[in-house]
Amino acid sequence: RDGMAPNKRLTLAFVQEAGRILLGYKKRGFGCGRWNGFGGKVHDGETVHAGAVRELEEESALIAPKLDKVGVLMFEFLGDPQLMEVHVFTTKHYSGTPSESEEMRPKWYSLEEIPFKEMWPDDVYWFPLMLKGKHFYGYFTFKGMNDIVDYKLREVENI
Ligand SMILES: CSc1nc2ncnc(N)c2[nH]1
Repeated sequence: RDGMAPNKRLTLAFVQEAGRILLGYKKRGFGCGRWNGFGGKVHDGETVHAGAVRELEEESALIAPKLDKVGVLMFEFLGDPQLMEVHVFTTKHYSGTPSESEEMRPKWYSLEEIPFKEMWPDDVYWFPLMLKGKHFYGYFTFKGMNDIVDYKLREVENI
């Protein structure tokens, strides 16, 4: 990647409960048409954790202050000098009812029926680690929005 633009810091949060996980269908913008985690940009002066809690509430109406950090994923898109640095969180503790927002339509999926074909192609690599409660670091190189041309993924003791 040429040019050393600062990484774009983003959050990605997942809510799980007995045997199922909440995903959001992205209705517009980046990642439109895919089931995603909930998240977005970290604001200046905000911690990554606070940004994750805020974005989850904005996109799903769920309140989950006790998000656990489970991973960091770096995304390089060939031709784009800005790396995306995505901080992944999960929780089983939340309040509220999942509600559709302008950005996202929330839906519970059983862990056996996660719609990987309608998600970002990197998810199938790291979801199993997240679902097993492991911590991970990943680096995915994309060509366009659908092709992973290179990746690294490893479990880490603490993230
Ligand atoms: C840019 S690559 C990417 N993978 C993702 N997986 C799940 N939710 C997202 N928002 C994701 N973005």
